[in-house]
Amino acid sequence: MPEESLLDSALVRLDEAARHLNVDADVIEKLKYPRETTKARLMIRMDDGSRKSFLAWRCRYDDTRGPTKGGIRFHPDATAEEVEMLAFWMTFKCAVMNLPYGGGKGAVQVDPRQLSKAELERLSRSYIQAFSRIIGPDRDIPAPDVYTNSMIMGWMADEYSQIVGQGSPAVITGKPLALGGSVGRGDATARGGYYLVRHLAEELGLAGKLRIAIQGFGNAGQYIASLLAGDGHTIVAVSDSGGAVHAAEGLDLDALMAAKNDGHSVVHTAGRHGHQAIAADELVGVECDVLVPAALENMIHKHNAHTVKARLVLELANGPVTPEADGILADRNVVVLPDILANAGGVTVSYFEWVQNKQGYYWGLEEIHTKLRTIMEREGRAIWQLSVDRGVTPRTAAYVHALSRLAEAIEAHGTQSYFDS
Ligand SMILES: NC(=O)C1=CN([C@@H]2O[C@H](COP(=O)(O)OP(=O)(O)OC[C@H]3O[C@@H](n4cnc5c(N)ncnc54)[C@H](OP(=O)(O)O)[C@@H]3O)[C@@H](O)[C@H]2O)C=CC1
Ligand SMILES: O=C(O)CCC(=O)C(=O)O
Repeated sequence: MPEESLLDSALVRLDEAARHLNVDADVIEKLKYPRETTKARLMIRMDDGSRKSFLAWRCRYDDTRGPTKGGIRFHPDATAEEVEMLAFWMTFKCAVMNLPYGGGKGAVQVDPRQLSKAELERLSRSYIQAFSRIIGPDRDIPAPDVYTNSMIMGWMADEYSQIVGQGSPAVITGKPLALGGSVGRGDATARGGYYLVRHLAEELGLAGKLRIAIQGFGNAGQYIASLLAGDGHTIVAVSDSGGAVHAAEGLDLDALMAAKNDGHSVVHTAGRHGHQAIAADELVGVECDVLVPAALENMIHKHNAHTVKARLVLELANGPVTPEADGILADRNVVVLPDILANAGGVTVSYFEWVQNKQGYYWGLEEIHTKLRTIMEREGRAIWQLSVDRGVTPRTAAYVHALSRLAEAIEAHGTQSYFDS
C-alpha cells in the first residue's frame, strides 16, 4: 500500500470540514489537487568560481478566488510535496480571511546560512528568472517565509522588474519600505495572532499574567515574544534550530535578541540571565499557559502531544500540529487556534501592501494595525462562534468557514470555466 503523502495528511482537514458542510463533490474534487506545480533547477556561480545547482518549485494550488498568494521558503529539507501542502494551506488561509486570493507557495532546497550575501542574491534572482512566467501581480504573488526576508523580496522584485521592463512592485510582498513595502508587514504574522488571542481571551479562559513558551525564534517567534512581553506576560521558554532555553521566572528578551542578532542560537544565553538550557523537544512540555509553535511543520506529534501543559496552542507556524496530535490535544481540552487563522496576519498585511502598490497611495502604521485587527477579530469571532455552534474544534470550524467561501466561488464560476482547466 502506498505511503500517505504530505498533502494527503493535510487533506484530512478538508475531509473533516466537508462532513460538516453540504458541498458538491465537484468542489472537493477541485480542492484535492494543486492546479500546477513547476520545478526548476537553479544554477548559480559561487564566490569561488564554481557552479552549484539547487532544486526549486512554485506551486499555484488554487486560483478560484483570485491570484495565488504565498511565501517562498529557503530550506535544505524543502520538497515538492511540502510546497504543495503549504500552498493548500494558503488557499484555505486566504479564504478564511476573505482575501481576494487563491493559494500558492514556493521553495528552494538550500541552506541559505551556508551562502554568502552575494551568492544569496544570485540565487534569489535566479529563482525569479526561472519562475517569471508563472508569477505576476495578477497571477501569483510571492512573499517571505522561512529563511527568506525583505532583503530577498527586494532583490526578487528588482529582478522581475528587469525582466518585464518596468517597475512592478505588486508582484511580490514583504519588500523593503524603500521598494514599495508596507509599514507593519514585519511583525504582521505575530501581531495577527496577538490580536486574535487578546480578542478571544475571555472565551479562552485567559486572564492575568500568562506564561508563554515559543518554539522558533525568527520573524514570527521574536515578534510574538515582544508583543506578549509588552503586555506584561512572561516568556518562560524559547527554542531555535540550535536548542532551547528555559527560565520559570522569565527569560531576558534583550539577551535573546542580542544573541540572534549576533548570529548565535538562543542556547548561547544559557548559564547567564537565569537561563537554563533544555532539550529542544522539552519545550513542548514546559509548564506554561500558552504554547506558540513558530518554527516548522509536524513539531507537535503523537509522541509529544500528551506532554503539552499549555491551555492554548497558538499556531504561528504552518502545520505544527499533526492530525493525530490534534486528537490528543482535543481529548485533553487544550484549545488550538489553527494556523490558517492564527498566522494569517502576515498574508493580510501582504494584501494591504499589494493594494497600496496598485493604488500608488500608502497608509500609515495606525491604519494598517486597525485594518489588521478588524479582520482578525471579525474572522476569529466568526470561527469561534462556528466552533461553539457546531461543537467542533476551532480548526475544523476554520476549514468549514473557508470551504463555504471556496465552494461558493467554485460554483459561481460555472461548469465551463477556465478555472476548471
Ligand atoms: N514570515 C511570515 O510572514 C509567515 C510565516 N509563517 C510561518 O511561521 C513559521 C516561522 O516562519 P518565520 O518566523 O517567518 O521564519 P524564520 O526563518 O524567520 O524563523 C524560523 C525559526 O524557526 C527556527 N527553527 C528551525 N528549525 C527548528 C527546529 N527544529 N526547532 C526549533 N526551531 C527551529 C529557526 O531557528 P534558527 O534561528 O536557529 O535558524 C528560526 O528561529 C513557519 O512555519 C512559516 O511558514 C506563517 C505565516 C507568515
Ligand atoms: O504574505 C504572504 O503573502 C504569505 C505568507 C505565507 O507564506 C504564509 O502565510 O504562510
